[in-house]
Amino acid sequence: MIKDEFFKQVKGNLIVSCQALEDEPLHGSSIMAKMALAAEMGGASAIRANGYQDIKAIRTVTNLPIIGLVKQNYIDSEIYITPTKKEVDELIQAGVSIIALDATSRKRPNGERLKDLITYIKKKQIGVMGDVSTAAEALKAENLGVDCIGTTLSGYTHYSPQQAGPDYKLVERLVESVNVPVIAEGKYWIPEEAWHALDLGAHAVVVGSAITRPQLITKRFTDYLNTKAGAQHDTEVVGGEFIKRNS
Ligand SMILES: CC(=O)N[C@H](C=O)[C@@H](O)[C@H](O)[C@H](O)COP(=O)(O)O
Repeated sequence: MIKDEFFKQVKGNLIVSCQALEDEPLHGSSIMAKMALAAEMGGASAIRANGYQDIKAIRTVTNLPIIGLVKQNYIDSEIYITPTKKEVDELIQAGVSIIALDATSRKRPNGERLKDLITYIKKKQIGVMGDVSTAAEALKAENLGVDCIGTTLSGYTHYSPQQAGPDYKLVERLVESVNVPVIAEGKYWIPEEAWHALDLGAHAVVVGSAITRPQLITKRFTDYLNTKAGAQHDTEVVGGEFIKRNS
């Protein structure tokens, strides 16, 4: 799908990120394909997916547009979302509508430059999503020619706000300051949060873990129940009511 059509299709909608790395229980391209199919059945407008194998498998079950990335670690850099031309070539081979890549200001591996990667992708008529952690990075990425900005990396660089939930402030600032679509992504767990980002002006919202990482979904339940149970153990029932011990 060409990028103009992509942005039309996802506007005001949900994009589901279907990713499971090797150390995750759902790792495997056939499982990610089923996740993508489930996302489509649930009304997702696009899929965000990691790696050649997963993308190829997802393509066999759905025609939804795909934002592709390749997670790869390099020893000389903290950047791991589509860090170099090698991963970009993998995504071009896989066939995606948009390539997502780290557009933070951190040092890139192999001495490669963000500008060159963006130019290279755009020459292939593929859209570029710049994943950032701050407004300054977004402005820089926009100047270098990305087609949209993702708030994906807020909370994942040491200099961005370390918070449990979505970075709405960043969404708000980007909507005011950049002229390309802003895609809200990262730490969205409930529909109301996704709506809030759209209400602030985000073009679309990407949700991953809350839909496709059952080990993390389970943990939210168990953490909550354990906290509640801990609180209850501090109480005793007197006259049919819970009261705090030693109070
Ligand atoms: C920081 C990083 O590596 N984010 C990755 C980017 O593709 C994925 O692991 C996330 O699942 C995705 O960004 C969606 O976010 P959340 O799972 O919080 O809804």
